[in-house]
Amino acid sequence: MDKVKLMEEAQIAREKAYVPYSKFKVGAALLTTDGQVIHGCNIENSGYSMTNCAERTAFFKAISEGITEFKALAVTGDTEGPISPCGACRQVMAEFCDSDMPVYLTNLNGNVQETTVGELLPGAFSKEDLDYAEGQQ
Ligand SMILES: O=c1ccn([C@H]2C[C@H](O)[C@@H](CO)O2)c(=O)[nH]1
Ligand SMILES: [Zn+2]
Repeated sequence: MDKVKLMEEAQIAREKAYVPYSKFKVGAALLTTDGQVIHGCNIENSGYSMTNCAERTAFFKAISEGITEFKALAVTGDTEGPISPCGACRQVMAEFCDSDMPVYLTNLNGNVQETTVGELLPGAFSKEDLDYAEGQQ
């Protein structure tokens, strides 16, 4: 699966977005190490804070199906430049992916920013921080 195809998968995932409030559709395509592509879309709620972003939808779908190893992520939305994932999604990426995992951020105009999970959230809080505290007890 090349990055162009993965970004096309994110466009397809975007069509399923449930966005009656923002009307801002986002799509994500998460490539697993065994070659599966997991789609995610944003899912809003009349209680606005219950909204789930496209990226986290993809991760939570995968994890809940027992899929835990990932190779790449593509995200797209109707932004002027490549879409920028929110802080919550960056933290979730940091939980489940190696810091050098590629992330392809794109938009409807075909702008692409190739980055990594580590670049998106340098200094992420992690399991190691909790393990340290545990060892101090
Ligand atoms: O990277 C992003 C940025 C925003 N959103 C969603 C959340 C909300 O439904 C809408 C506006 O913030 O876009 C995502 O799904 N992913
Ligand atoms: Zn998000």
